[in-house]
Amino acid sequence: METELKGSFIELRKAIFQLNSMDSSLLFTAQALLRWHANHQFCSRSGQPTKKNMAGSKRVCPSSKIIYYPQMAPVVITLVSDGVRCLLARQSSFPKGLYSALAGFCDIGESVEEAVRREVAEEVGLEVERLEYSASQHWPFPNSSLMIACHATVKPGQTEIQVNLRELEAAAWFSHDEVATALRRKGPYIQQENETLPFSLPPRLAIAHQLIKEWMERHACSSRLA
Ligand SMILES: NC(=O)c1ccc[n+]([C@@H]2O[C@H](COP(=O)([O-])OP(=O)(O)OC[C@H]3O[C@@H](n4cnc5c(N)ncnc54)[C@H](O)[C@@H]3O)[C@@H](O)[C@H]2O)c1
Repeated sequence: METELKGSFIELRKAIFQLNSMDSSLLFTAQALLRWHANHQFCSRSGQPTKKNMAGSKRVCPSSKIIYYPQMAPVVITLVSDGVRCLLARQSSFPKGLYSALAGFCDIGESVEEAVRREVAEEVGLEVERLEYSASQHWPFPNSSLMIACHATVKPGQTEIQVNLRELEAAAWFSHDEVATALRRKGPYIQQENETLPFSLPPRLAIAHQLIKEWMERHACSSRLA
């Protein structure tokens, strides 16, 4: 297994040098594939070792003939808005001061829309009125996830947050100005004297960052039209 992984790493390094740029999505894909191969060395039916095909896109059990393909777990990530503010939350495992959009794994049998409504209700006790798909992203954590990003709005007047403390450490509504200040900030967060709430946003490569920027641009457009 070690030789196989080493070979894959060398192939990956060559590919990156040929590309001439550190493309994060390529790195994410490579990392996810290497981890998947490392975790699928044996057939779950026969217990025999599985074999990787030349392209590294699947593994086959020579005994049971079962073909194993790499899998991804769908995760919904939602930026909730009340029309004026957006809702951001943090888990205790996040770096100090970091707030992000709400995320959660889709359950078996659930549609994306159902998963968004359930996650928002479970994590902050709010009812989604309208939701809109934005974009998606492959994310290598914790194994291999397909992040499905959406914007959601809650019913007007129904904005009282009930933080589920088993899932989140905190959640709050943030104004356009507060988010703009956090987006302008470069590097790690340093609390200012007049700031009561330590607040920073996910890095640029995370789809959460893209959702927040998109919400800001839409908000700026609607303010200009008003
Ligand atoms: N790219 C981004 O912008 C971004 C932003 C926020 C979160 N995320 C990712 O979204 C994922 C989900 O976020 P969360 O932690 O809030 O979700 P969550 O609230 O659903 O909780 C995670 C828990 O779900 C369980 N779970 C259910 N199905 C699982 C599966 N297929 N694989 C692993 N665990 C599973 C585990 O017990 C795990 O501890 C995380 O991996 C996180 O890295 C990405």
